[in-house]
Amino acid sequence: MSGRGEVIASVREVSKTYDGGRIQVLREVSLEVRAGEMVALWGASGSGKSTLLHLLGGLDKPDTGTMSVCGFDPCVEASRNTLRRHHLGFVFQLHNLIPDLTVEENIRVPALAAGRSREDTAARVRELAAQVGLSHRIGHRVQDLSGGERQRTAICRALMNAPRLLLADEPTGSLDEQTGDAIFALLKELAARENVAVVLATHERRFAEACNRIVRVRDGRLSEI
Ligand SMILES: Nc1ncnc2c1ncn2[C@@H]1O[C@H](COP(=O)(O)OP(=O)(O)OP(=O)(O)O)[C@@H](O)[C@H]1O
Repeated sequence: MSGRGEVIASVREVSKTYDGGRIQVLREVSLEVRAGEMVALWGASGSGKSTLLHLLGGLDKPDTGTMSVCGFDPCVEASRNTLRRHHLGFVFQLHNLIPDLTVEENIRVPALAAGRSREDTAARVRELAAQVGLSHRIGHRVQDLSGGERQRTAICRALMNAPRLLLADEPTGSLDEQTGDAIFALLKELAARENVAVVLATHERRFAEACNRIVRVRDGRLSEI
């Protein structure tokens, strides 16, 4: 179990361009994220927030610089697979759930990918669903749920394998203000309860201010505010 204060993710002098170098998104940025903290990446549309999350999650590679996430290098394929299966959770704006599977089945997907059985995971699935107020919907198909219920399901799925780092990309972006506030509060509460570090991309100041740290993303640079 990781104690508070341990470095969970470190990014050193990372640069990222697209389109053969024509679009420079990140310029030698560095960042450390510690256990249990919730860090907001706050910046305008197109500033590079998603790009940084994708690099941390091994969904894309930097041009230069180094990274360590939960002791693994996300740029190395074998490490990346271990990281994704066991140590990372993702919540995206458009939740990427499987619509014709039930809430329960969607929450269980990462556990099955990590080689665990249905029996082994049943209690955890129920516990997570209860924590987000979805016990009564657990057998319903995701396609029949509201946007807020879908995002609650996505949060449970992201936490299923008890990750050490949760990457959240505008997790409230597709929701109305009231539902967005409720989902953000839930994410914060669960992350604290499970001692998961969170890196959350947002362009909304009020969500950034509710995190432990705000890292501004602008002109390819990061600055702590
Ligand atoms: N695969 C890609 N190919 C080319 N350009 C890209 C690619 N991905 C992102 N970009 C560009 O990189 C820049 C940063 O994009 P990114 O998605 O990281 O920004 P963001 O801060 O997350 O924006 P938003 O808040 O709108 O999601 C943008 O100009 C975007 O168009």
